[in-house]
Amino acid sequence: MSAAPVPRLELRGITKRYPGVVANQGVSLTVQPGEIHAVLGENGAGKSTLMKIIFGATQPDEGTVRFNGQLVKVRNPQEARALGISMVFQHFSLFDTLTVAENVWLGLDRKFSLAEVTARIGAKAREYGLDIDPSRPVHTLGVGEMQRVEIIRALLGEPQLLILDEPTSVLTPQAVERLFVVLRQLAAEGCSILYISHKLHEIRALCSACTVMRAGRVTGVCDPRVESNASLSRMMIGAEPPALRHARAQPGAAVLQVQALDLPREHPFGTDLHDITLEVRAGEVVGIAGVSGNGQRELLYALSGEDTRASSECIRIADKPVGSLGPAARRRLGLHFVPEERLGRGAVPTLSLAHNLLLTRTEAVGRGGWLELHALRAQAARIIERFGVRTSGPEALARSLSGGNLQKYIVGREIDASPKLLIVAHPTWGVDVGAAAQIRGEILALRDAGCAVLVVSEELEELFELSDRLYVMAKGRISPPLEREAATMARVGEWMSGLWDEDVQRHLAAVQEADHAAA
Ligand SMILES: Nc1ncnc2c1ncn2[C@@H]1O[C@H](COP(=O)(O)OP(=O)(O)OP(=O)(O)O)[C@@H](O)[C@H]1O
Repeated sequence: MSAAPVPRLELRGITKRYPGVVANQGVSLTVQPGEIHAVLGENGAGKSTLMKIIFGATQPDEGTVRFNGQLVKVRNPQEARALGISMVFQHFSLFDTLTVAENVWLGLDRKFSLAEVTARIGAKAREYGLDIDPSRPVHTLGVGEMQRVEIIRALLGEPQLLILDEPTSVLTPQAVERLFVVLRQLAAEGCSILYISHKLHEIRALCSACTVMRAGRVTGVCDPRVESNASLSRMMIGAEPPALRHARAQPGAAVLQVQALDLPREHPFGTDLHDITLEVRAGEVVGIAGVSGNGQRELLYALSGEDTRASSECIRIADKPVGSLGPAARRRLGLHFVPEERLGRGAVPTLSLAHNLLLTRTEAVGRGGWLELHALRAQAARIIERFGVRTSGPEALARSLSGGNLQKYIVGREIDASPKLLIVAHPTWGVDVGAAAQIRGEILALRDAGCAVLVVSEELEELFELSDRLYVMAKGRISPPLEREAATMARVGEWMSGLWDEDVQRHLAAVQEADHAAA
C-alpha cells in the first residue's frame, strides 16, 4: 500500500485578530501537490488575510503552517519565495516610475542582471502567451497589463505554490481563457495553486477543490465541479443574489457629448485618441467594451478632467463645453467619477473613510470652509449602511478595509451624490456576487432616476447586463454605437480587434442588397 501523499500546504487553527475584528478564526486548509484550490467567501470573509499569512506578509496570532510536510514559520515574503511560494496580490505592488523589467528585477534576488531579467521576462511572456514589453514604464500600463506583469513576476520564481488573489478581475474573457491554460499547465507540472475569485463559473471551470469562508471561519470544503453557481452562492452568503431587473431605458437629452476628440498620447507608451465621438443621454447606461490599453485610460482622463488638453468644444457636459475644465469644475456640472485604480486615485489609504469623502463630496464643508465633522461622519455612516460596507465605522482607515469593501465604499460615495452624469470604470471590481448585484441594481436605479451613466469595463457579461447601448474601443478609436439587442459576444469580440469598419461595410452592403431586391 502506498503512503498518502504529503500535502503541499497544511494550515491548522490559524487565527488572526485586528483591532475590532477577528479576520481569521481557527482556519484549517489543505492543498495537495498539483491541485488548483479555490478560496471563496464574501467581501471581508478573511481570504486575503489568510493568503498574506501563507506568504509571510503578515503573522498569525495562533496556528501552524506546514509546507511539504515541514512545520514552517514564514516571517516575510522573501522567506516564502525561498520556500517556493509566489503570490499575485489583489492590489498591484508595482512602482509607477520604474519599467516592467526593473519592477520584476526588484522582486528577484540579485544573482541576475537587469539584462538577464529582461530576457527572462520576454521568454516567460512568450511561453505563456502573456504579451508585455519589459522596457515600458509601469505608469503607462493599463490595469490589465499591470496584472500580466504581476503574473509573470510570480512565475519567474518557479513556484511550487502560486497564490492568485482575484487575478481575473480586469481580464477579458479571452485573456482569462489564456490564463487558465497557463494555470492548468502549471498544475500539471506539479505546482499547487490557491485561487481566490468571486467569479463562481471560473472556480467551477478551473478548480478541483474549494474552501468556503464566512466571517473569518471555514464554513465548508467542496468539489466545485459538482456544484452550481446557486449552491456555491448559498454556501458563501446563505442565499442566491437577486436577479437584476432591467427595464427599457427612457433616454432624455444628451448629458455627455464627445465630438471628434483627438488627443496625442502624453507619454511614449500611451495611446493616441483618434476621432472619438460618443454620446450618453439622461436615463441610459452606455458601456464601453475593449481590452485594457486601447485608450480607455486616456479617454477616462479626458472625460474626468485630469487631462485638460482637449479643445473646449470637443467635450460637453449638460450642453456646456468642458474640454479644458478640471475635475472640480466638471463635478459642479453634475459629473461624478469612479476611477480605475481604487487605491491612490479613488481613495487615500491613510485617511479615514469619513475624510475620504472630501475627495469628491463637499456637503460637510460649511461656510468659510469649516469642516463639519459631525455631518461628515454621519454622511460616511449613511454610505456604509446603504452599501453594506463591512468596517468598524467612519473612522476606519481606507487601507484597513478588504478590497471589495473599499470598492463598495468608493462606488457608493459617487452613487450617493445623485450625479447627473456618472462615469465608472470597473464598477464591481473585486466585490462578491451579492454586492455586485447590489451595485448593478443601484446603477440601474440611478439611470431610472434620469442619470446618464457611462460604464467602462472589460467584463462583457457585466456590460451586457447593465448597458442600453455599447461602444467598443480598439487602438485609440471608438466604434459606432451598438444597441444592446445587436451586441452579441461574437460581434463585440470582433470589434475589440478594431474590425467594426468591415462589419459596418458588410452591414451596409446587406441593407443595400435588400433594398435593391425590394425595388
Ligand atoms: N491591516 C488591517 N487592519 C485592520 N483590519 C484589517 C486589516 N486587514 C484586514 N482587516 C480586516 O479583516 C477582515 C478580513 O479582510 P480580508 O481582506 O482578509 O477579506 P477578504 O475575504 O479578502 O475580502 P475581499 O473579498 O473584499 O477582498 C476585514 O474585516 C478587514 O477589514
